[in-house]
Amino acid sequence: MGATVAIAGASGYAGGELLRLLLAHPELGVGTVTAHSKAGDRLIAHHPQLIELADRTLEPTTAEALAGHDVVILALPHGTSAQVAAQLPDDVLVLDCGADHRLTDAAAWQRFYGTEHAGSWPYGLPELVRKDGGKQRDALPGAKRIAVPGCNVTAVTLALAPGLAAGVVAPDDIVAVLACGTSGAGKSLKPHLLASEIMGAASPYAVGGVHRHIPEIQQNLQLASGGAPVTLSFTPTLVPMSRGILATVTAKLSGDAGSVRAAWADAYADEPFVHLLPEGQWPTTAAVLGANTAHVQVTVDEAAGRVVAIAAIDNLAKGTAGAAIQSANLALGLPETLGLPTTGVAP
Ligand SMILES: NC(=O)C1=CN([C@@H]2O[C@H](COP(=O)(O)OP(=O)(O)OC[C@H]3O[C@@H](n4cnc5c(N)ncnc54)[C@H](OP(=O)(O)O)[C@@H]3O)[C@@H](O)[C@H]2O)C=CC1
Ligand SMILES: CC(=O)N[C@@H](CCC(=O)OP(=O)(O)O)C(=O)O
Repeated sequence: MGATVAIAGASGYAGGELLRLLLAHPELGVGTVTAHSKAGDRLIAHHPQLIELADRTLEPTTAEALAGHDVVILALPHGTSAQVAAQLPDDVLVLDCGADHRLTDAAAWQRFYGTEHAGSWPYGLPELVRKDGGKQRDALPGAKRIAVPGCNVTAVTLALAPGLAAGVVAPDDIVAVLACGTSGAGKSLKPHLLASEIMGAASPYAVGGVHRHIPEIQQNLQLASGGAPVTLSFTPTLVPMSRGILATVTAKLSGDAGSVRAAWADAYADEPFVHLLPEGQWPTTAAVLGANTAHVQVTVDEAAGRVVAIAAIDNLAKGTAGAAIQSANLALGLPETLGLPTTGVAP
């Protein structure tokens, strides 16, 4: 086994998924697992799926408990992860699944999160395509700090970025609507997540330009469009499934409708985890469950003059834990795909 990985926030959903994926990784081993209110409990009491870790106990989340590992992955609430990260040595690879280090614009952070900005780290979405043809993965080899993207952000970004980079869609009128599963909201008790509220209902939330993922999506799409300002309307809807995100993104066609599909095909031709589906086949969340895979499709709505791009991901896999491990592979100089599943578990 190559490197050892400590997981902070191991009792939560992202922590559990990180551990599931690490158990199948040939070069990364599971080190200390920490929690907060559940510290002292057996890990398996909160993650019965992790039978191979049945002997592990959750430790309190302290810098001391996280010391002595090659890699630390923080699956903690916003704010907490920045506090913990600040106590970790510079030579340890730290990946933050929370939002604290994703935004480069401190004013945008202040506006959407209302706290002091902790600063920005290299952003862990390797497939994010730039206008100049480069990709975000170029920033990751050798990095010691990586900000793992928000799950909704990954879905919307992967859906539309190729069109902006190729100039076949305009950046000034982007509309993204998204269906997402309940595990995206974390494991802590919240009244709107009670089974009786969720079952049989689709419930929009953070409507009207207030979702905190808006500046992060804009940051990514602006990179793809070569710096042009991005205008985005974003509306998520909670649907009764535990995992999965389906993002439908539309933008004005700018240029030749005939060159739209090629923009996506070129951007994702060599990507191991992002797949443009055969024409006429649409992404579904079931097809990517448990996999570090994004399925994407694109078409032109000629009558509306708009491009329609759809992406499906598993919020806990490609949306968080898989993304973290993919970026860790790159940072450590391992093959990018090592240990990561690409096949979903549908139906
Ligand atoms: N769920 C998802 O799909 C995604 C999550 N993320 C991000 O990943 C991070 C973890 O999310 P998720 O696993 O869903 O959340 P959960 O609520 O499921 O888990 C949160 C974890 O953080 C611990 N924790 C809570 N408060 C504190 C504290 N004050 N100090 C130390 N540890 C604390 C909890 O410990 P305990 O249980 O012991 O109290 C638990 O282990 C968040 O930043 C989230 O935004 C990012 C993308 C997608
Ligand atoms: C269903 C649900 O509530 N989903 C969450 C996704 C959280 C996420 O992606 O994580 P970060 O908070 O780390 O950005 C939301 O939309 O806020």
